[in-house]
Order: sequence, then C-alpha cells, then structure tokens
Amino acid sequence: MSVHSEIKKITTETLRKMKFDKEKITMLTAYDFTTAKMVDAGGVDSILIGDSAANVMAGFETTLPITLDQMIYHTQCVVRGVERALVVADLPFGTYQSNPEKALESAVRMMKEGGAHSIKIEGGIEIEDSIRKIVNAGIPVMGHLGLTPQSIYKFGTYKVRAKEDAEAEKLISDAKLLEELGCFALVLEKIPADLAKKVSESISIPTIGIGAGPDCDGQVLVYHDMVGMNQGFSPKFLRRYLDLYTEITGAISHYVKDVKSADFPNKSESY
Ligand SMILES: Nc1nc(=O)c2c([nH]1)NC[C@@H]1CN(c3ccc(C(=O)N[C@@H](CCC(=O)O)C(=O)O)cc3)CN21
Ligand SMILES: CC(C)C(=O)C(=O)O
Ligand SMILES: [Mg+2]
Repeated sequence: MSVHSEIKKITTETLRKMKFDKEKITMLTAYDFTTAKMVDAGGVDSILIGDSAANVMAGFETTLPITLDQMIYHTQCVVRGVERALVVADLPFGTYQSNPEKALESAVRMMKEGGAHSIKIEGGIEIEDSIRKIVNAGIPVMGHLGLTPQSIYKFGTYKVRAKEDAEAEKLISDAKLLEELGCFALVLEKIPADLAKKVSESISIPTIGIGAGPDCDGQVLVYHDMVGMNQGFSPKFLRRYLDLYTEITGAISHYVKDVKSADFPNKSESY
C-alpha cells in the first residue's frame, strides 16, 4: 500500500457504518477502465461489474450467456480505473448455483484474477451453501433478492416481484438468512417500496435498491441507463441524467459531415 495514497477507500465496513449513520449508499455499474474512472471520480461509493454487461456490452437479450472469463476481463478493466469505490463483481449464471465447491472456485477466480473486492450472487435459501462456503473463505458477498434476472426463464417476465404475501414472506426470510450467513449487503430489485422498507428496517446490513423505492439504504442503476445511452430500456424506476444517445449520435454525424466536406482535418490539425 502506498504511503502517498490520500484517498480513503470504501470498504464493506464503510457501507455498514453508512447504514448505521443513515447516510445513503450510491452504486453504479461499470464494465471498462475509462468509465470506471469517471464513475469513481463522480463519487459513487461502490462500483458493480454487473452481468448486465451481457446486455449493454455484448448485446444479448438476457444476462445468461456471459461467462466467468468475460466477467473477469470486465472486472480487471474496471479495477484499474478505481481509486476509491468498493468494487463488487457479479458471478454469472451457472458459476455458483447448486454447487458450493464450484461457487467458491468461481468467487476465488473473480477475486484473484479479476481483482474484485467482493462478489454478488442472486438468490436466497436456494444458494445458502454456496454463500456459506464463499463467506467462510473470507470473500465478502453481496446478496441479490426480488427480481433476479438470471432466473428469467423460471419466471418468464421482468414484472415487479413479491407482490403476493407468500413471495413477500419468503423474501423477508431470505433477507434475514443472507444477513445471518454474513453477507455484507444485498440488492433488492423491482419489489414494492413498502416491502423494501420493511426488509431494510428488519436487517442490520445495507439494502441497495433498484426499483425498490426510497427507503433502501442505497440505490444502484446501470451506467448506460442513467446517462441515457440505452434508449430501448425505460422501466419506471429509471431516472436518466443525460441523453447521451442523442449527444453521441449527433457528434458522430457532425464528424461524418466534416470529413465528407473536407473540413476535417484543417491546417492546424495537420503536420
Ligand atoms: N441495461 C440494463 N439495465 C438494468 O437495470 C438491467 C440490465 N440491463 N440487465 C440485467 C438486469 C435486468 N433488469 C431489468 C430488466 C427489465 C426490467 C423491466 O422493468 N422491464 C420492463 C417491464 C417488463 C414487464 O413488466 O414485464 C420495462 O418496463 O422496461 C427491469 C429490470 C435490471 N438489470
Ligand atoms: C442491476 C444490477 C443490480 C445488476 O445486477 C447488474 O447490473 O447486473
Ligand atoms: Mg446482475
């Protein structure tokens, strides 16, 4: 560790303390070095290398096809750009479910090769043994409940989850289980705001919401969605802070026009 480092790095302990102090936690995704530098400089507390990379980086319909090798590559790129934020990397579909040994192996690769500070996996009681195994190896685990996109073929839709009492009860007991298993935080995706509030108040680890209302301990969005690069995705929970799709396509057509008209490059741009 450098003696010159002045930036106070965010740790899982920082997030725990932020919940205790009622300071909201901010999280955004990033998948590459240049974006990670900007997201970190903007002051987010945590950066997620989401398996949403399958969608926004690779153009797949679901998150299922992305591989552990590909997630490790994205994580390596992000880690090189981050100075302050806590880095969380999604383990992709098929690398941790139903096999605790394989789960630990995947998590270790993500830490060792990817350089992540922690990992995130989707599910509750179904993946209890995998979580226990990974936590026992000293790897911080973030849980993910509610809409869990790796199970899209089980549910068939991306509709709001846990609206019925039975599903809400299971979500509450899963959240308590994740806390008991030693997860340091958990994502709550697309569930009723009242339920997210209840969960957030009933556990001591931070909840990070996406489409889970204002009472979570923090919020997460996909970078490409919040800067308006991703025009095709408009769920109600999304707030767009820029319209980069329009900005960037505008700049590109301007460049095309300048080259076609021989305006670019000019004398001062030539040797
Ligand atoms: N670009 C992007 N942003 C995300 O937030 C995201 C991903 N990709 N990929 C992985 C998961 C999938 N997520 C999703 C996917 C769909 C909806 C959603 O609300 N879809 C529809 C409604 C579907 C329905 O009602 O059946 C919508 O309104 O856009 C929300 C979160 C969140 N994650
Ligand atoms: C939407 C967030 C929580 C996620 O899991 C992802 O980006 O993959
Ligand atoms: Mg994900």
